[in-house]
Amino acid sequence: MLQLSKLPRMRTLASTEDAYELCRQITAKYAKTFYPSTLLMSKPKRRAIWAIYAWCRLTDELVDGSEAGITTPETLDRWEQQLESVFAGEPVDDPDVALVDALQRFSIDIEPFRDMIAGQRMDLYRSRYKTFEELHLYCYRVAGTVGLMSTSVMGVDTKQYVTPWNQDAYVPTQQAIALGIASQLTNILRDVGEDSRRGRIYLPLDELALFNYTEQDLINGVVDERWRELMRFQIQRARKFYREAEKGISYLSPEVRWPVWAALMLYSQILDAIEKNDYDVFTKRAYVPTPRKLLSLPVAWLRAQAL
Ligand SMILES: CC(C)=CCC/C(C)=C/CC/C(C)=C/CC/C(C)=C/[C@@H]1[C@@H](COP(=O)(O)OP(=O)(O)O)[C@]1(C)CC/C=C(\C)CC/C=C(\C)CCC=C(C)C
Ligand SMILES: Nc1ncnc2c1ncn2[C@@H]1O[C@H](COP(=O)(O)OP(=O)(O)OP(=O)(O)O)[C@@H](O)[C@H]1O
Ligand SMILES: [Mn+2]
Repeated sequence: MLQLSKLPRMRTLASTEDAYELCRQITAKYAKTFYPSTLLMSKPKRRAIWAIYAWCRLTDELVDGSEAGITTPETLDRWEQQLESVFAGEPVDDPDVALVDALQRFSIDIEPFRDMIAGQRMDLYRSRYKTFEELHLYCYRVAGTVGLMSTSVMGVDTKQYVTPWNQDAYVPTQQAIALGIASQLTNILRDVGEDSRRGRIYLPLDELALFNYTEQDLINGVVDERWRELMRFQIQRARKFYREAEKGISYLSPEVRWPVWAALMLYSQILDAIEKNDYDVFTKRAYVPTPRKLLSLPVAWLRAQAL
């Protein structure tokens, strides 16, 4: 019996160097906040983060990008098989070559990658979330997982033990997940208008009801006191997750604390921008102006030293 998978490849894959360069380019193009942060890391770590970013970006593009219309559950099944192959040391596409190399250098678990695909699957079949519990699961899957993947590359401070009698380093897993969730909630609040035009509402419906604000109001882009109160509530919750994340940074290896503080500060300031826009996320896109971003870097550095 002829096994297709045993046939020699029709195409040669990129070299490891070229594959990392491709992942760097993907990160530089899409991640206006994360890319500068990664430049503050050592070479092996930043290259591994680029490989992970490129994989996450490609996964997200399957359901969110320009070709999302042709994505079916089977597309994601194949993507998951490709993931298994990468973790078995067999790259399929050029960016996989970098990920395979990164997996050999760092101890990275496959589970968060599978969970992220499960999160993208949710986007295929659902466009509403009834409760925050449901939204929380979605946020863990598409973004909390990024925290887990990144932490295994960035590493922890080996001098901080779990307890004085247990010499294993403390791993700030919950705090890493919290940063992913905080960022995803921020992303959702910034993109409410854009998402509703695509037929998607991520804000929990029971919370809309709590503030007497209807789905139809949201679709019509109504900004009134009901909406502002609802947004204040959502922003407050996102900030709680940032605060939880902040507590974990000092457990990371010292050289990555600055980049992580930078990423946290830059992303969380989108919430401040939403407030400055008086909660109009329908006709305005909240963003952090470049001078503010630049000013955040030395502040992040100070926090990385002091906290
Ligand atoms: C150094 C650093 C910050 C590394 C993380 C870089 C990385 C691998 C990011 C992957 C992002 C990605 C493409 C995920 C796919 C799903 C998705 C789109 C999630 C949203 C990201 C925003 O991406 P983007 O802005 O490009 O999307 P839009 O164009 O706006 O649609 C998310 C909001 C998730 C982002 C996740 C994080 C910020 C988690 C980072 C967590 C850590 C680095 C752990 C830190 C550890 C502790 C203890 C706090
Ligand atoms: N300094 C700026 N001046 C003008 N527009 C900006 C600026 N920063 C961001 N924007 C607008 O906001 C959009 C998203 O910006 P950015 O990529 O920084 O956010 P993000 O996608 O959430 O971050 P990241 O990709 O790092 O996760 C940009 O495409 C642009 O339209
Ligand atoms: Mn982006």
